[in-house]
Amino acid sequence: MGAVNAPDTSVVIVGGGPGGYEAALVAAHLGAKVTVVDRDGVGGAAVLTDCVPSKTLISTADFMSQFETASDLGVHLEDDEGDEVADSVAQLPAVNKRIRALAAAQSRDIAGRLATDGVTILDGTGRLASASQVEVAHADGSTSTLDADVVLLATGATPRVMPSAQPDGERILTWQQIYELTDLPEHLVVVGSGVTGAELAQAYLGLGSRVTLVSSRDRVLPGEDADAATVIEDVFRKRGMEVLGQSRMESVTRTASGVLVKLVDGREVEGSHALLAVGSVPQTSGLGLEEAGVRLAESGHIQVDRVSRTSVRGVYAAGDCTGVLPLASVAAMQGRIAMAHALGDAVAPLNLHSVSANIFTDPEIATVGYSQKDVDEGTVDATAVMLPLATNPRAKMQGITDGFVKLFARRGVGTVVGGVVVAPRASELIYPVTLAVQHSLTVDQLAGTFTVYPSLSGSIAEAARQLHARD
Ligand SMILES: Cc1cc2nc3c(=O)[nH]c(=O)nc-3n(C[C@H](O)[C@H](O)[C@H](O)COP(=O)(O)OP(=O)(O)OC[C@H]3O[C@@H](n4cnc5c(N)ncnc54)[C@H](O)[C@@H]3O)c2cc1C
Ligand SMILES: NC(=O)c1ccc[n+]([C@@H]2O[C@H](COP(=O)([O-])OP(=O)(O)OC[C@H]3O[C@@H](n4cnc5c(N)ncnc54)[C@H](O)[C@@H]3O)[C@@H](O)[C@H]2O)c1
Repeated sequence: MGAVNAPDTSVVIVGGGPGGYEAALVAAHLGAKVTVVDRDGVGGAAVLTDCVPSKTLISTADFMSQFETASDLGVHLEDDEGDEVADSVAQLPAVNKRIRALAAAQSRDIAGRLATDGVTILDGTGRLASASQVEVAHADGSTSTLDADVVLLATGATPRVMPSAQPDGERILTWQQIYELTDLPEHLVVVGSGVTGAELAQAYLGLGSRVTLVSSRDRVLPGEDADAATVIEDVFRKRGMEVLGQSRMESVTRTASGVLVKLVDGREVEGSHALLAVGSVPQTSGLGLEEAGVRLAESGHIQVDRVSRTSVRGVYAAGDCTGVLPLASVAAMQGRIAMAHALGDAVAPLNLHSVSANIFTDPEIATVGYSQKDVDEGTVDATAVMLPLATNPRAKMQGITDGFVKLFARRGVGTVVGGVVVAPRASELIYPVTLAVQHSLTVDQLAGTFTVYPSLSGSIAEAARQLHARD
């Protein structure tokens, strides 16, 4: 890049997750003197306990689930004697060892990149002493104080824990504790059917556990596209998961051989292990924020504007501690925007309507832009087309039966304003839709672009074509 906007500016970043480390790289490129203070390891929860480990686990589960559909494609799995192989088996210690090693390597790679770019990494717990000073408590009990022209708070979030369901790291687990398990849970009760609960419930089902999903709402993935959630819930049930709808957990306790999950309506579910996935809380207490005048929401999240400014001049915040949209990609973007703004580079405010996101279930659910809910509530004046994948020729060849493509286009002008793809590798298929949303392409432009025959992306072009016909 080579631009030196801020040669004498010192930037202190508290938290080394995607919000923090991406910001550090931008600030260093703009010429600032940058220090990242992190307590648990560069990469943050995203790399060490949340995003990276869960997606790595899901890669193994996905691989195994391919064996289940092998017979549909004419493949018979036999041992040396010609007997049918009953099942593939996950060796959990090996799976978890790979996951921990991969996360540690990713953390090291990021630390290496930061060091190469001249960023100082300081192990310790940071706290805002004033708007221009960060106090760091080190593991050996010593403290140091860093002067800062600009402070970025990127301290992330941590699993929500209820007094009546205390994790013990053995049988009652948060999603951050599962990678130490040495035996596959015989019967895992997953509490909470948000994205974390849904992804991990299906991962363990794929690995071979019996799984019961305790969902407090009418359907799983309550915050997501309703059509997509219905497909996923059907798939969960078809593959043998027990989904308990409208079931709020009251408590989780240990029994002699496992766990007992009591529901608010009096029902009880016994299992060998329980996984708690009931949301997160921001890590903002004890940071000296109130004293420094940094305004917090009632939820404890740091209030920020679209260029990541807090209520205190010179103090910015990014990522899960702000509660804007808890995604690694959004945390990183908020961090980059903060530094560009603070250090006088060109900056475009955060635009949540072009964020693409993916739920790594099987099939995956990828979304971008305005949602069906936005369309139904009139937030955007758009029409929708939904095409089931079952009629797509490539899907037929690959044995894909569940999934769809849905596009939303602004009425009259036909610009693409959002989309949903439910398919294997939907995370890759959503990209053309994201490009269309980001650059305000029309359905005609999307429909007029060649797709490979046969391909799943053919359904995206076909949906765009049908939206033209409707206008
Ligand atoms: C199970 C799971 C799976 C997910 N999968 C995805 C996914 O596939 N894709 C996606 O985009 N998002 C995913 N997310 C969301 C993503 O992990 C978060 O949005 C992301 O971690 C937020 O980054 P962050 O920088 O705000 O915080 P974090 O990644 O939480 O990093 C914050 C860092 O700050 C440190 N810290 C906290 N307080 C202090 C302090 N006082 N001093 C020093 N250091 C401190 C922490 O130790 C941590 O290292 C997932 C979340 C979960 C729970
Ligand atoms: N693939 C990804 O990108 C990915 C993966 C995981 C998480 N995330 C991010 O993290 C965010 C949070 O997701 P999450 O699933 O961790 O939390 P969440 O808050 O979205 O879901 C928690 C769920 O637990 C339920 N719940 C709460 N108390 C309960 C109880 N007592 N009994 C039963 N159910 C209860 C809630 O109703 C809610 O549906 C997501 O919105 C997403 O932005 C992203």
